[in-house]
Order: sequence, then structure tokens, then C-alpha cells
Amino acid sequence: MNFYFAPMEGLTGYVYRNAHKAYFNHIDKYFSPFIIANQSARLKTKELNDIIPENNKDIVLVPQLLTNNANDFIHMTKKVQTFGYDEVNLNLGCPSGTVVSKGRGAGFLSKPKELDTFLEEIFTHLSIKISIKTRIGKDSPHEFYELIEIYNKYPLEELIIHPRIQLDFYKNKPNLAIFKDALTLSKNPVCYNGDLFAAKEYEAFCSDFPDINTVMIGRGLIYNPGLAMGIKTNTKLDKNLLKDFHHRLYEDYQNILFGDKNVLFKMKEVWYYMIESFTNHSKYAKKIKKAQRLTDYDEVITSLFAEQEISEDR
Ligand SMILES: Cc1cc2nc3c(=O)[nH]c(=O)nc-3n(C[C@H](O)[C@H](O)[C@H](O)COP(=O)(O)O)c2cc1C
Repeated sequence: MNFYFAPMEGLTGYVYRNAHKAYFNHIDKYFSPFIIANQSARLKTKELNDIIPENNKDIVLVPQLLTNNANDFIHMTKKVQTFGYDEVNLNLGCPSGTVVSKGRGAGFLSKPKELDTFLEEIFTHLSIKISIKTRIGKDSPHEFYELIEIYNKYPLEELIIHPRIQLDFYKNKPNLAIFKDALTLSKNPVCYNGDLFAAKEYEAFCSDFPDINTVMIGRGLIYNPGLAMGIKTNTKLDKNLLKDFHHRLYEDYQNILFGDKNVLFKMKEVWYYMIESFTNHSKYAKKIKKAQRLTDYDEVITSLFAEQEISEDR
């Protein structure tokens, strides 16, 4: 099985990816959080830092672009190619209101004709590998049957399917019935993404879809950064390894961010998920959330690692 680390805005930037790669490895491809492709093909400092090769040494990274404008996609892709990348990913899944209202991300799915023209344009003008990360529709899962016919017209590097509609955001369950049809209908290689939170869910998914050879995992890897490693090596998450990973991440954020507040903001986002990997975690979760200074934070993290264990299901 190939394991891809899903792009997660605010969480899986280069600092996180480097720490993850150093301690857990076993990820075949990381995807960058989306970059908005604009007319000038100019990257914001944050976006540039996220994808420049010196910040992604030894990491297989696919930059992800968000736009519904073919020229902007083409210009930004050419810019990204100058850094040596040979694949870009198109975001057709972002459900956020501000993105969807501009007809981007999952919003683009409700304009199949425009989407087709967009793909025609980009495949005509670019020679790089292009993969797509898509939801199955904007308002209804049945939109997928028209979408797959469009995707089938183009030689995608991969079609990554998160089988929810935009309206679901991250609620409800992934629609595995539509995903099953997608596997039969797609002429392009398919990667599955959605709700693989622990080895148990992964195993159930594999027994339902034995032919799948690539999965993308997002939240499951933030809950347990060792999820892919654990599945591949049949091991449980090791508390000391998690501690080392945490300390590296924390230190790296302190080195690049200014002030306690910014560092804490980043660490709290990670802990929102990662705390679930510990036994009796509620009181620690509350203290982490409340921490205003690094000293408060250090205190709760020290006691968490000293007093609690990794939960049974990790
Ligand atoms: C906080 C957050 C940020 C996300 N950012 C992105 C993004 O930048 N690009 C993208 O394609 N998907 C993004 N996603 C969606 C994830 O990549 C993934 O498709 C989704 O979480 C479902 O997979 P999972 O169940 O394994 O987490 C984001 C999801 C979350 C929760």
C-alpha cells in the first residue's frame, strides 16, 4: 500500500512535514496545503517557504493549487516547475464557504462544462504530471457520474477521491457506494481518502476494497503520526518516539515563529487531534487549550507524557 499524507491547511506545512519525516517516515507522498494560483504567479512568502526545495529536503512533495482559472493554473504550475517539481495537484475538494462562493475547490464541481474546458486548457499547455483531489459533488453524490466522465478524458497522474459532497464538510460518512462505482468507472489510477482514523478502519477499508493500492490519510495521521508506520511494520505508537517528535516540532516552531502566542497557536492545532492518542486525556486537553505562555504549556506537556500512556487502539 502507498500512503499519502493529505494536505491540511494550518497543520501539514513544511515544519510539520520535516518533523514527521524525521521520526515516522513511511509516507510515499506529502501534499502541500493549497496555494491559490493567481494571475501574477507570485507566491506569498508563507507559500514560497512551504514549497522551496531547501525546506523539503528528502521529502516527496506534491504542491497543491487552488483555482478555477486555467491561465492562473498554468502560470503557477510553470513557477512551481522551476523548483524542480514534476507533479502538481488540483484542489477540487475544499468545502469552505469563501472558496466555494468563488467557484473554486468543491465549488468548481457544480460547473462541469467550465471544469472540462479548464482541464482541456491545462492539459494542452502543460507537460507536468497532474493529479486531482476531488469530492464526489457539490450538492449531490450523483453529480459524480458526470464528473467521472470528464476526468476520464484526461491522463491524470492520479484521481484522489474523498467521497463526500461539499455540503457534508467533514460530517456524515464517506459514500463508499459511490466510491465503489468510481473504481469501476475511472480510467485513471484512483487513491482513496476519508476517515481512515486508525488501523482498525484501515483494515476494514482494505477488506472492502482489496484492489486499492494507495490511500491518503489526513486527520488519522495527526491523531497518530505513527499510523502509516504502525500499519506497515505492525507496531503500536511508541510514547517516547511521539515525545521526541513533539519536542522537535515544538522547537522548530519556536525557531521560526515570533512570540509565545504564535507557537502555541500552532501546537494547539496539532494537539486538537493528537491528544486523542492518550489515555485519560480530557483534563490535559483543557489545560493545553487554556495555556497562554510557553511555561504553562511546558508544564502540561511534561505531566501528560509522564502520567499517561498511549491508548490501546493506537
Ligand atoms: C484543518 C483541515 C485543513 C485542510 N486543508 C486542506 C487543503 O489545504 N487542501 C486539501 O485538498 N484538503 C484539505 N483538507 C482536507 C484533507 O486533505 C482531507 O481530504 C480530509 O481531512 C479527509 O481526510 P481524512 O478523513 O483522512 O482527514 C483539510 C482538512 C482539514 C480538517
